[in-house]
Amino acid sequence: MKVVRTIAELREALRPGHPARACESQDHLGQNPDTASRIGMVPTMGALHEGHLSLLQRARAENDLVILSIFVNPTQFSEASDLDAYPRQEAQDAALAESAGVDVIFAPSAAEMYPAGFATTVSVSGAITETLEGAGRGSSHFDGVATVVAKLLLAALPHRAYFGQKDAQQLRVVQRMVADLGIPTEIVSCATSRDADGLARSSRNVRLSETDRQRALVIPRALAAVSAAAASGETEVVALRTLAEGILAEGSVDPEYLAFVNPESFAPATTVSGTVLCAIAARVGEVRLIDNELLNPPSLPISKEN
Ligand SMILES: Nc1ncnc2c1ncn2[C@@H]1O[C@H](COP(=O)(O)OP(=O)(O)OP(=O)(O)O)[C@@H](O)[C@H]1O
Ligand SMILES: CC(C)(CO)[C@@H](O)C(=O)[O-]
Ligand code: BAL
Repeated sequence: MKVVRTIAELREALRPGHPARACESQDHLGQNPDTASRIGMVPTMGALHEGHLSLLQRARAENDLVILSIFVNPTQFSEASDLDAYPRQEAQDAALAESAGVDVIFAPSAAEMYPAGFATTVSVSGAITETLEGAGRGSSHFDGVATVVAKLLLAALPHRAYFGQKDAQQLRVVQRMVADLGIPTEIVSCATSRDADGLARSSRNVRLSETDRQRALVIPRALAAVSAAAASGETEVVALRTLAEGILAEGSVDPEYLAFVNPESFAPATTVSGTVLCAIAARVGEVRLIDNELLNPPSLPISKEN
């Protein structure tokens, strides 16, 4: 496994014939290895956990070469305290990445990603960036995400990039941005990985006290109850909201938002007749957590592309 810190080094490592590509099958499918090899990328902010590993496993299974990017992107944080407190553990991440079969870690500095004079912002407009996380974390949050993901994808030009459904709105913003800019990368949506008790895995979970972690369990419980009620035929958003609010109150968790939205446009859903995304953000102690569930999911997986 190679660790590179600049875009130039990353491109060098991706060049056919480079030792980082020695792992690739030489003639699978009987094709020229240079054209047959597939590159999968998993963009992260590090502090790797089982959720990230599930993305890496999928990338490993579906590609010849796997790139993990680790960059705590300052431009997507609206609170300095959140950025400062974000866990950073590169040595541990490198060991986990190696055991997950990562070929290349791209871990740039902020100066590499945003050199002096940097003046370009990729901005996705509409409800998908203005609502929920866009409202809660400030309008620049998704500009920061879209800009850095565009830079990461353009640096590596992977065939596929893997994103978690836990950050459903981010996934949608990335899908929109890639489609609009014509970036030739398939965006792969990966199911939310959960601890045995249901809590969605998140780098921020390490900051929860044991008591707060127990309180946070009302979030997946509320989502599971809403999902079950919708599956049983409840279509009224008001009734589903009341159900979820009651369960959240049991953990004294006051949601920043509890939203029912169209999973494509993120426009508010007035009724749960088809597939609707129920999304929750809540502060538990000092930590802001998000989670979501697709209600009445389609029987076939949602298309990975637009
Ligand atoms: N529990 C999870 N299941 C599936 N994917 C996940 C999970 N947690 C994170 N991911 C995905 O991993 C990628 C990197 O996420 P990131 O590094 O921000 O970790 P994180 O755990 O989401 O951190 P935090 O929630 O504290 O921001 C994103 O695509 C994210 O959706
Ligand atoms: C996609 C991402 C790596 C962009 O900084 C980040 O938002 C994340 O880790 O989810
Ligand atoms: N996990 C999504 C990125 C963020 O929290 O900033």
